[in-house]
Amino acid sequence: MRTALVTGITGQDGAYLAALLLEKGYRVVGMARRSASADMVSARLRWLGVLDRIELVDGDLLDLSSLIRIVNSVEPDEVYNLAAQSFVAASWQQPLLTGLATGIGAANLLEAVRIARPQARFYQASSSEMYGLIQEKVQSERTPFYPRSPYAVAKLYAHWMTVNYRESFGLHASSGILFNHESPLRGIEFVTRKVTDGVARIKLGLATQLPLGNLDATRDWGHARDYVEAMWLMLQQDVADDYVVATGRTTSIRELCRIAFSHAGLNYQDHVVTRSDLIRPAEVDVLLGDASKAKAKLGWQATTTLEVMIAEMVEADLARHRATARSAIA
Ligand SMILES: Nc1nc2c(ncn2[C@@H]2O[C@H](COP(=O)(O)OP(=O)(O)O[C@H]3O[C@H](CO)[C@@H](O)[C@H](O)[C@@H]3O)[C@@H](O)[C@H]2O)c(=O)[nH]1
Repeated sequence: MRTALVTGITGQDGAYLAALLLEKGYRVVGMARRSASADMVSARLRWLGVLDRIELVDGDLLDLSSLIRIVNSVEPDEVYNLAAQSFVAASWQQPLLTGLATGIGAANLLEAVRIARPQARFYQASSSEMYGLIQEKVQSERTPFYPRSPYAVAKLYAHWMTVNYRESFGLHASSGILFNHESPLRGIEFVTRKVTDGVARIKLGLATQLPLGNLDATRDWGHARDYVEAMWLMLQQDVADDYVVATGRTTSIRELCRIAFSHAGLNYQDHVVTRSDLIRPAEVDVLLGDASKAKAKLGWQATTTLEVMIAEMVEADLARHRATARSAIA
């Protein structure tokens, strides 16, 4: 039985990756920070029905000695670094914390692996945000980076540290440059989930308006369930490498709103309002990925369309709000 250590296990990607690895027969050990609200933290794992089948260990990417101890005792074959301060907008409010968690945190974990388990295969969650002010219309592994937020700068550091540890120390360290990926487990602060939750609340008469920021930015959105498969495939290769993971289609926030509201029989123009305080200090206007390397080498491609994913998210949010209303009445 192979063992996987997953940081960020309580997040969207951690939950889907745990489900995939369990299905493949792995022992899954998830690292999570200690929290007083442990119930909330494990909600995603419970939603996917995997909470009872994984082991959880307390640890923090900022605490190198805890990482070394965890890697030593878990003896993982594969390490997936999914933990980060991952909300771009918050990174302007907490640039240094973001740098520590998202940047130095990855370096700490690389160090722990190098010291305690150099034979383990390592996955780093890199991000399409690193392309920022895009240098090519379609972004591939060869496109130069131009980060536009403290978050993206931190991710870029972690990305190059991963490449460097591969080249310097021969670690089997791969980096997935993942474009935006969503699901019903997406945090409410991200735009897709904010929109699908807003649609559900408006549909059920719990709200009338949805305030948003820039509607003209476009993103290449895929489904998290598809994307964790690409992470796993990267670690099954003989040679570690970096891969873009994307759908190859880009859609504006405005069009996303149209799709989500019309799924519930609503017109987004009647409900969406723009608010200047939700506009970012520097925006990433367009992201569009070329995942042909992942297709050629990993045999991976995105399978869920934006429409299908948004429908799944709206339905999940409708069900969630209906259940909350029922339990309030009971
Ligand atoms: N969150 C949010 N975004 C809004 C809003 N209104 C407009 N947007 C726009 O919607 C776009 C997407 O924002 P997010 O969903 O917050 O995601 P992101 O900034 O693209 O970052 C996500 O994807 C990255 C991969 O490219 C990830 O690395 C990152 O962690 C995160 O998951 C941005 O252009 C943002 O300005 C709003 O009210 N809230």
